Amino acid sequence: QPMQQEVAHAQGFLASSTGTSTSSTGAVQGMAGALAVAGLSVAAVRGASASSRQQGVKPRAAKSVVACRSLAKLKIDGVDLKDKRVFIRVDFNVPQDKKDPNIITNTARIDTALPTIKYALDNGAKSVVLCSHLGRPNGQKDEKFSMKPVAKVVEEKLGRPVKLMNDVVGEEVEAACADPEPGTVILLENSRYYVEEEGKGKDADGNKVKASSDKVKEFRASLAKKKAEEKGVELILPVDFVCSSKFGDDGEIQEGDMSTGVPEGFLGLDIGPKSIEMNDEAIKKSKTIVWNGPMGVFEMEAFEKGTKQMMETIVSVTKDGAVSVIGGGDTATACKKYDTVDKVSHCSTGGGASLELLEGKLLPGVAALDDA
Ligand SMILES: Nc1ncnc2c1ncn2[C@@H]1O[C@H](COP(=O)(O)OP(=O)(O)O)[C@@H](O)[C@H]1O
Ligand SMILES: O=C(OP(=O)(O)O)[C@H](O)COP(=O)(O)O
Repeated sequence: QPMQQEVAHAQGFLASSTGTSTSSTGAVQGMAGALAVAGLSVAAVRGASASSRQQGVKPRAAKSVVACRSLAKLKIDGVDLKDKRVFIRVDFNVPQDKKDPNIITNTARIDTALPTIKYALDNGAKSVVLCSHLGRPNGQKDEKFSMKPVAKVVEEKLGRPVKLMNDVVGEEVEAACADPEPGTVILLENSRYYVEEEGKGKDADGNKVKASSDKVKEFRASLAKKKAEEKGVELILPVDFVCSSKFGDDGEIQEGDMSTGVPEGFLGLDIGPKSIEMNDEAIKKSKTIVWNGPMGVFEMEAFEKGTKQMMETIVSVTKDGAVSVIGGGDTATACKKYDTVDKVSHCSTGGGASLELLEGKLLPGVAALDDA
């Protein structure tokens, strides 16, 4: 349901600004002629091409419209909840402090799910069972990725007890969920304790397949400039880096560029000044910006420049009329850190999946919902 709300947001965004600006088709089609800026992390800024700009693009009947229309889904207020046990697949994949996973650094994803949970309880649901993934425990039960800190926050914010299960499936969970006291709220453990959750490559033993270095090389080659140019995409990759001997604030710091690479024994933890300049230039000539993924480890002061500067530039172009959508658990947390949630057009709870939504891909979690 939170996803539905988010989808509604996305729909709102895609269909918004009519009258004065972007049409739903324009925004989607604009992505085809996009400008991509990548950081050291899995990051991309996309500024849409002229077709999606804020200058009154006429609505067009295009295949991207179909993708938008299919987002008209049945909402919780269209369902009779009386005495039902309601299962809600929430997005509690919240960012956690790098040193202490018990600290949730941004509760926005929990906050946006609360109205749905409350609605169910206020409208006669017998019980509510919540389920989410958290981080990437690679299909293993790992205490570091437990939903425990999430349960605590949900409990506080909901103002009623939340019963945390110690598993996702199994007899004990089934028994607890079968016929609980009226008004019970149950939170299942991390669904990614099971490799089946991710639905990605698995080996013969059911373990998640990790990328091999050959595959990474193949992927880099697939990003070749020529290919991007053929699709009308300008691809900007970092050309210099801030490197550290340690994944922490107190390591030795060295700079690296394309001639040196990341020095042996060091980690590339932020983009360097030249890359920042290139990003700035790209952002300034874009009128629609979709940003998902910080430029570096912005949580640590020594590696925040790339992200901080990008945020400042995006806020500045937004002030001048550009449309900016920032998403991803950590990128939204950067918005919180720099107090810019209200200074961009939309700070979304959606992450990687919302980029796929904009691409027009079919999202299994959305496709499974009943149409309105
Ligand atoms: N070069 C890097 N090395 C290690 N961690 C990084 C690096 N760059 C960014 N990160 C971390 O990755 C997280 C961003 O993850 P990502 O999935 O790209 O963003 P989002 O959650 O917004 O989708 C941040 O917590 C950031 O500190
Ligand atoms: O969009 C998501 O999170 P994100 O905020 O990290 O981009 C999804 O929860 C995907 O998580 P994953 O990137 O661990 O598969």
